[in-house]
Amino acid sequence: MSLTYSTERQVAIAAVRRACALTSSVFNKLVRNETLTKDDKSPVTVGDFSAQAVVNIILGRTFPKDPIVGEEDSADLRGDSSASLRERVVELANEALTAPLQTGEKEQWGLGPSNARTAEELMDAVDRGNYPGGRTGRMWTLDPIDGTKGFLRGEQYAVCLALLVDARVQLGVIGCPNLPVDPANPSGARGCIFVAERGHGAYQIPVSASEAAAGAERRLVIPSFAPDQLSLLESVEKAHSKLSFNERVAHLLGVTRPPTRMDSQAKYCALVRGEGGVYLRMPTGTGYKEKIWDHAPGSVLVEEAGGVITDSRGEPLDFGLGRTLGENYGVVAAGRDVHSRVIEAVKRAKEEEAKGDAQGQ
Ligand SMILES: Nc1ncnc2c1ncn2[C@@H]1O[C@H](COP(=O)(O)O)[C@@H](OP(=O)(O)O)[C@H]1O
Ligand SMILES: [Mg+2]
Ligand SMILES: [Mg+2]
Ligand SMILES: [Mg+2]
Repeated sequence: MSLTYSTERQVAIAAVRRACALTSSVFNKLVRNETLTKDDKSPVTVGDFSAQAVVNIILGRTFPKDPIVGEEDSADLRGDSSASLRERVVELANEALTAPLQTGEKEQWGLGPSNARTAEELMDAVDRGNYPGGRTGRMWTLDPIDGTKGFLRGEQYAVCLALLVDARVQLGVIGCPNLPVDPANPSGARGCIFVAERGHGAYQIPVSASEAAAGAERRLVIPSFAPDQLSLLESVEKAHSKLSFNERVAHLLGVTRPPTRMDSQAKYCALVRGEGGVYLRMPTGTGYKEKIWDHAPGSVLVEEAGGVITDSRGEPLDFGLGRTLGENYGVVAAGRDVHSRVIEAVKRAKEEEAKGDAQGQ
């Protein structure tokens, strides 16, 4: 297989893998004052900051000219009052960067025991994620911990990285440390990485580098679903998606199974390996704009697994408008056959809702 983005793919997988090891280890040690509340009231932890520093450092070494659109910035880590938080981030990031080279990693990637960075270098690395995005050129987008609320609950979360070229996602890598390797065995081993390169398919690979080198990758294709086999994949957080609307759509689609609620882009990963059949995210009506890092890696994964992803009106997701998806309204992802039925059901559900509202007045 001749890959167009072979180096990008290897480096992105290594970066996500090291960030997954970091976040898994930090979870067990997290203490109360290591979580902050951002201006938008959402949580951020030392895990988010240090994972962003690690991924940005790794990308910066091999692709120094590539800008990065990352979720976090270092403002809350700088200054005297944040000294203990900052020290913790430095400790965690350096632990991840200086771990011995793993199978497949290269000396020139700047990893391994002699590669510790200073606090200043790490803060600057976090801030390399401040690129505003846009329509042209190469750029990466990073969500160091997607589903921070799931992470804090000990449930699903994901380390998500994508490469965009002229606003088109070319490569997506999603690490899910808490996702069961085999969906048929939910209490079995956990931790997997999902990789999709445009034109080259979607794969699940082991989270461990040595197991991955042993060749345990699995090609993923979304299967066909009969209506009675479908279940909606949706957010756990009510503030992120209008779940009452999802219920209406499920009813119109003839879905009888209860929804599967899961945090983060792990939902896209579940979808591409044949779980649920529909990803549905409807805006709650607060004017929130979806962020590109919350959907870019998932979108290429879905498309490479033979699926379709659009907003809830059937419009393509536009990754070229900056850090957000702009006017895109919600997200629908599914296999080709199911997707068009979902868009139709969303339309009917909107009409029903409007009628209900009018009658209620
Ligand atoms: N009002 C809102 N509507 C939709 N998404 C929101 C939202 N507020 C926050 N989010 C996003 O929802 C993401 C989690 O997705 P999900 O609901 O599928 O688990 C969060 O990612 P982070 O956890 O990285 O901040 C955050 O970016
Ligand atoms: Mg966040
Ligand atoms: Mg996110
Ligand atoms: Mg995040």
